[in-house]
Amino acid sequence: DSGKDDVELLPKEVVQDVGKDVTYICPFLGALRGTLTVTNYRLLFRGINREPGVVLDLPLGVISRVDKIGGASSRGDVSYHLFCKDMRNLRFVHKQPDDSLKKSVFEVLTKFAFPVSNNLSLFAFEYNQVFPENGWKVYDPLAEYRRQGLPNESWRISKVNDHYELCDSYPAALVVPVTITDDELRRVAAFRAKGRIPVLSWLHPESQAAVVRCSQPMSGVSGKRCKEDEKLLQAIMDANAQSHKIFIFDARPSVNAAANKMKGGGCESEDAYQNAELVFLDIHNIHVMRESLRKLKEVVYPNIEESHWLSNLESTHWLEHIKLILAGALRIADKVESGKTSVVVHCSDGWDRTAQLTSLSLIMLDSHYRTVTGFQKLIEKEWISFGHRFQQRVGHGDQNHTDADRSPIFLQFIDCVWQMTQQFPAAFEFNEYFLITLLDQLYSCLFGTFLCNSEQQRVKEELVKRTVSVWSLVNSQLEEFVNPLYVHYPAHVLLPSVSIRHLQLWVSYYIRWNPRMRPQEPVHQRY
Ligand SMILES: CCCC(=O)OC[C@@H](COP(=O)(O)O[C@@H]1[C@H](O)[C@H](OP(=O)(O)O)[C@@H](O)[C@H](O)[C@H]1O)OC(=O)CCC
Repeated sequence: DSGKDDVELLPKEVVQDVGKDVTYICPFLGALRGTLTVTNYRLLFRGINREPGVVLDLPLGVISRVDKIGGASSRGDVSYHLFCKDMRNLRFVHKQPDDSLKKSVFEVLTKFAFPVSNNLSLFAFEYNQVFPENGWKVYDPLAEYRRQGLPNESWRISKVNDHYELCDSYPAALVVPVTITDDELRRVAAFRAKGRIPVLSWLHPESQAAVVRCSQPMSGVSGKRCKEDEKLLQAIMDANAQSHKIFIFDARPSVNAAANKMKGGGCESEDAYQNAELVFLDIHNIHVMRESLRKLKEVVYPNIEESHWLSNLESTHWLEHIKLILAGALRIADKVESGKTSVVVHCSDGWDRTAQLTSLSLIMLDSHYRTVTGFQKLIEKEWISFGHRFQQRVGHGDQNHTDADRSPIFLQFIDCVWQMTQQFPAAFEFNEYFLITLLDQLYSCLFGTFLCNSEQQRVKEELVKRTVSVWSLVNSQLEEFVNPLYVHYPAHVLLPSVSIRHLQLWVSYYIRWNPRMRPQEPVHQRY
């Protein structure tokens, strides 16, 4: 018996195929014969002749690529190489079924691993588990703005994007200075990349200094200007009585900002924005980050070469990128807190590096975002509602693993949060298992939270009605995810050290699939 019946399946999870006599080539234990069970959500492998059996139990959404080797010519052995998004690869060998009419279990696996490429729906649209709490209720934009004391005499909530007609990648609710009309906002939208105009992310409760986000100005090589955009930035500065300056933090290396001019983009010139100071934060683009993670995976899986570990790690530049992102967020937080100065944060499109910088600086500035539900609201606001392209960056259910738009931007953000939990072990209400669970559910396609690319698409797909929120799972078993050391200091601003010697590789995430070094301990894969 395949032993599948001792695994309780999720609601609407259906076994699609069972492959007997499959061999899993475990990189640490060697070849293990067993049974492979494929459902519409996950793959299960049970070793038959080892106690305790090696158990593989992983969501098909984690698989990014399936390579089939052999089969046509060779006698009967076909090997399959599964590359995963969570830093591991799985290798199987399977006898070619003698009657060639029978589809291999791996063909069924491939079909359900890439539902989008096979005209099937993601499992998230089948899964209908009812949880005690409905996670879709966690975030309400107006309630969050009310918590920040908004609207007020300087800031209003505009309806200009109510049906996403101003900017289809922005949320419907936008907070802007009261002195700017919706018509002027429309002109600003024509001047900012993809219509992603400067809008408020967060307001300092005492100083009224603001964190504002947007995309790059479309100034181009000719240095085009837009008087409404200049008026808007001036109004942002005027809304803060404490300061007669604003800082524009451009996340990019200045050479990239210049290169963007060729495609009509660019950055704010200081003669057009008199009271603004422009700072470049040198964070590289999505292509550099994708390549950095690829190199990191090469040096951590399946084996770690002891003799060159530190130089191999350095050559990936992963920690250098983490440092630049954290250092950028720290400069923003310090300018708002100590400088009592309003800041405008942007990059090229304003949905990758900008999301990383605003959310990390808000975690430093506002202890609410360090609580479990506060953190959930932060992700819903700065990542999901502001149009970070989760579908495109992760490639949910899509077999095109070479897509150049994929990139580990959200993983980098969670890694930066983890770095701060290490430096401030009592400052966060949630624990490391919470962060790892979030990353696992980013790939699993079990929940609707990380699907689609924008609020407009999520509304169109009716995710709230048709899928379960990941926060339903989290908030129904909080005891698993809370940090026992947590102490709530409401006014505590975190200023992490960002020197590389204080940053660490997040070993329990990036190197969790390697065996404990002690051979006698059985290898229990958690999934
Ligand atoms: C010669 C023609 C010029 C040209 O191609 O402009 C295009 C730029 C692309 O701009 P970059 O900023 O280098 O790269 C962009 C950013 O990573 C952006 O994320 P974010 O939201 O963080 O901004 C992504 O959404 C874009 O898909 C990506 O293209 O490419 C460069 O500037 C590469 C320079 C090394």
